[in-house]
Formats: sequence, structure tokens, C-alpha cells
Amino acid sequence: MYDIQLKTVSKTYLGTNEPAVKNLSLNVEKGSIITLLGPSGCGKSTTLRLIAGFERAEGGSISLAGKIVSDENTWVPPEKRGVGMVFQDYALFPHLNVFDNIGFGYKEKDRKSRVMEVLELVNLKGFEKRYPYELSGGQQQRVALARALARRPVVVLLDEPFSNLDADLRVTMRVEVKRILKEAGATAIFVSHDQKDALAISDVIAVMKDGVLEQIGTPREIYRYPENKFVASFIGQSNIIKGKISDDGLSVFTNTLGSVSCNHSHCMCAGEEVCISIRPDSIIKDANGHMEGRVKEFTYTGETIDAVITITSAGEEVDLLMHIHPEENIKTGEIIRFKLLPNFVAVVKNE
Ligand SMILES: Nc1ncnc2c1ncn2[C@@H]1O[C@H](COP(=O)(O)OP(=O)(O)OP(=O)(O)O)[C@@H](O)[C@H]1O
Repeated sequence: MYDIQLKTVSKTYLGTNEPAVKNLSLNVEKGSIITLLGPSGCGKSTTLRLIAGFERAEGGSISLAGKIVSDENTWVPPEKRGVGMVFQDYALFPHLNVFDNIGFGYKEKDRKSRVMEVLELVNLKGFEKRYPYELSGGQQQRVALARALARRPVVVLLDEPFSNLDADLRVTMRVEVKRILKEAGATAIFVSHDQKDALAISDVIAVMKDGVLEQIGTPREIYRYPENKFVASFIGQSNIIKGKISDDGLSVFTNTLGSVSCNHSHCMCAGEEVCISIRPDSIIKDANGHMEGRVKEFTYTGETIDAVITITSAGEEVDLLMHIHPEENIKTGEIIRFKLLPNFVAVVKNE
């Protein structure tokens, strides 16, 4: 059962020529967390606003919990859609304490017990009398989430909820927000331009570009089998190299790396011009490796050494980014031998 269904939804803002969202179709299963991921201006927030009812689509239909809330004949206003929103700046009422922020607009008989229930869910029991200015960023975000969940919404929409948090807290809150949403059994859509947030929190990632859905899949599918160059480069680091599918269809011939075995996620024909996406972790430094490259530059990050090596073959040069164990000592100009592991080598469309 889908809690959220978008069918060929489009939206063009007044005074603009290009649609912000073009023919977008999306199904979100009940209880799952999906992230709309993409660069600035790709239409993520517009999609969220269309679902919430803050914007009106000019085509297509939107259903929440099986009921149409927007199509050419139907318009359900935002307050009747059963949507809980968490904004980037949390949008808490500064003059209300935590209890009243969470219970704001909630008029059911169980107000007190419901507020206490969600306070417990977000680990803020004992904070009910504090005001937003007396809370840390992470605590404010928990209050915003508790407020969104209090009314038992059909779906929770979160617009860049981690962007105001510092790096450490961001990592903690990813785990915490996921736990809270899962415990509440909520169906949620996140909007993010941060691939790490998306990989960590989502059951499904929908990658967008220029108002169009480029690829949708689990974090593993998206990372391992990117369908095109944009997705490969946007999610994680990737080396993109041109090549041609071999006659048996099992590998790709490249000028610089020779024949490379790949994970084929898409049907490719022998002789087809493609690209391969090689994740840096697939390039393994190995004294017995059958390929070699010269270290062009490197950066020590603590967890790894990010090294760019130049491979020269048949008069062609290509730079590859690889990860080297941080205990290793490498020098610029040094020749290192390596091998390629096929795990994170994927064939992507050459477009
Ligand atoms: N109210 C508006 N009027 C006109 N154009 C708009 C309006 N809101 C957004 N746009 C345009 O629609 C496109 C999509 O914007 P949107 O805010 O959905 O992108 P986004 O992916 O959420 O970006 P960001 O990550 O920067 O928030 C952009 O080109 C933007 O300039």
C-alpha cells in the first residue's frame, strides 16, 4: 500500500518558462522513508510543497493514504491533508514552551497524554516547560519533529532538517530522527542536497535534476548501480571513464584501463559506447596489481588518503581518484601498482 502517490505531476511557477517539476511520478510505501536528493534548484522543495498543498500542480494527481488530494477536479487544502511538516529552521513558536509548541492546534481530549507520549519518543521528557531559546539545535529539531508527529499525520515532510546542525550533531540526529520516525511508523519524505544524509536515513532515494527524476532505488542500489553519469557523480565520489561494451557483453573495453569487468545493472549491447563509474574504493593499491599510475596529488583525511593517480596508456592519460590506507606513506610522483575490484564498477549511460 502506498501512502504517497504522485502521477505525472508538473509545476511551472508564474513568470517562469521552465517547469520546476516535470511529469514526476513517485510511489512511497507506507512506513518508509524516502529522500528527494539533488542539487540546488532541481525541484525538491517544490515537490514537497505540492504534496503539502502549499503549491498547486498544473497537471497530474497526488494521493495521500489512498485519497486524491490534488488533481484537475480535486483540491484538499493543506490543513486537511494530514501532513506534518518539519522545516529547515524548525519554525517553533518562540513565546510558547516545549509542551505548548508540540500541542499547538491539537484540540483532542488526549492532548496532555499525546504530547507527553511524543516527548518521550523524542527523548525530551522533563523539557516541557523550557522555551525554544533554552534548547540546543538538536533539541529544537526534536521538538519540531514531535510537533509534526503529535497529530498522527499520514505523512511527515522534512525540508533540509539537518542543515542548521554542526557536523557531529548532524550524524547523531540522522540516526535519532530515523529511529523516531520508524518507532512512530511514519511515512516520511526528506528533502536534502546532502548525499550522506540521504544514504544514512533513507529506505529509498529519489535523485532529481532539473525537475526530473533521474533514478530511484535503495541507497545501496543508487550507490552501486548508478544509471547515468549525473547520479554516479552526485552520490559519492566516482571516476567516470569512456569505454565500449565487449563482444560477450561482460566487460567494458577502455583505452586507458584495458578490459574492465563490471556490475551490469542495465541491458547493454555489444559494441555500445558507454561510460563506467569506478568508485575510489574499487581501486586497490596492490604491489602485484596489473595496472600502474603516477601519484599526481593526495590529501590526508585521517580516515583515508585521497590520492589522484595518472594512468598513461597508448598516448592517453586519465586521472583516477583512489583511497589509500592512511598508514601508508606515499609521495607525489611515485608510481603505484593497483588492481580494480568489480564491486563498485558500474556501467552508466554515456549521456
Ligand atoms: N515561488 C517561486 N517562483 C518562481 N520560481 C520559483 C519559486 N520557487 C522556486 N522556484 C524555482 O523553481 C525551481 C525549483 O526550485 P526548488 O526550491 O523546488 O528547488 P530545490 O531543489 O528545493 O532547491 P534548494 O536545494 O536550493 O532549496 C528553481 O529554478 C527555482 O528558482
